[in-house]
Amino acid sequence: MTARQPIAVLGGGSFGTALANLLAESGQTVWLWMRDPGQAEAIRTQRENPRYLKGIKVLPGVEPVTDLAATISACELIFVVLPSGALRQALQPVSGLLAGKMLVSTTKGIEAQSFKLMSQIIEEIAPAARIGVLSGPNLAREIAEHALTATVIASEDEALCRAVQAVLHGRTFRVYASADRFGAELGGALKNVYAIMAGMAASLGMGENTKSMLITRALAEMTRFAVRLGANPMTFLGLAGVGDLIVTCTSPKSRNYQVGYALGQGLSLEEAVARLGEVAEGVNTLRVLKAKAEELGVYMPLVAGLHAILFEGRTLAQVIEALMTGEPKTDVDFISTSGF
Ligand SMILES: NC(=O)C1=CN([C@@H]2O[C@H](COP(=O)(O)OP(=O)(O)OC[C@H]3O[C@@H](n4cnc5c(N)ncnc54)[C@H](O)[C@@H]3O)[C@@H](O)[C@H]2O)C=CC1
Ligand SMILES: O=C(CO)COP(=O)(O)O
Repeated sequence: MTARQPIAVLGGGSFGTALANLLAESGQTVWLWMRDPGQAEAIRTQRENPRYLKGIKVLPGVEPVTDLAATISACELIFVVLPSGALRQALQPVSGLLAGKMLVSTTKGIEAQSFKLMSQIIEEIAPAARIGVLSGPNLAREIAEHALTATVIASEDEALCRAVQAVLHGRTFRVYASADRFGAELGGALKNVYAIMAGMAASLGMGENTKSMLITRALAEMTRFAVRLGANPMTFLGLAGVGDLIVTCTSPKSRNYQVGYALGQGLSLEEAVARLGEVAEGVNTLRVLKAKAEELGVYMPLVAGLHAILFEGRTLAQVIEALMTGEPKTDVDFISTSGF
């Protein structure tokens, strides 16, 4: 990467805008690509993204742009910050320009038909690209407001990890490296589902014991599933695993948590998603995760329970009753209980 080359951020939502600002703060020129020329013009003139990150000044180093092919051609390091439902359709038309580029996905979702994670889709579209994943407890607004934050850049490509650390690591943002791209990315996608449950629990006034049980059993469940897919469970003890699970399950700033909170208040799923007006990846992830867990025979009672409430017409009371009266299981899957 040459010193004067701009860095691309694809996606003008809350996280794209927050990430673009962070890069600009470290002295980089950033091309923030978005599809909507009206939104780009508004950001260019108002220096704010009022729809997605109201009240945050967009720094002078951030240039809103709308020509995707030109952006990719000009940049070697590209952060992909699109919703999971849009990533394939956005990148496919420019696949011919991606060879040799460093593409870092921050998107926390799973493709429905293929069960592919976003970096796996990028790999399919651009087999000659260099690929990484940025994931961790990274609420966009907190990053934009300079809350002390840490994240993980995960890639088998060490030079890519170093390049991302060089441009993002700063006074309020620590960037840790990991070679486990699959584990880091899976953690980021799975935790959204449990954040919906945590939001429901909060709106129903459940106790702190309950919240702690939920988060801990969620970690057990997501790790069990990840191990079945061949992931390294140790990654789930890091920022991209339990770190992200904690922030999304405890913060009212999380959109997935907000969807759960609205459900707990009695709104329908459609009403909850409409009221949010931003992406809540956990809703789609829940659908594909439930199907995959069944296909693989992985025991995921929390996922099954939330699915039953959201898509099978079961009441919360019925699901809680079933969860609490189910046969007791072992605490940590990977510790032998043969002595009992
Ligand atoms: N907001 C956050 O705190 C964080 C978000 N993420 C992940 O980043 C991804 C993006 O999230 P946000 O920026 O928060 O979403 P957002 O809901 O704030 O914004 C989504 C953006 O994508 C654009 N978009 C939608 N469809 C598009 C398409 N077909 N082509 C081009 N642009 C399109 C929208 O116009 C909007 O600018 C998600 O997967 C999310 O899980 C990851 C870490 C933190
Ligand atoms: O991934 C996130 C924090 O790390 C953002 O979570 P939400 O998408 O639920 O807002």
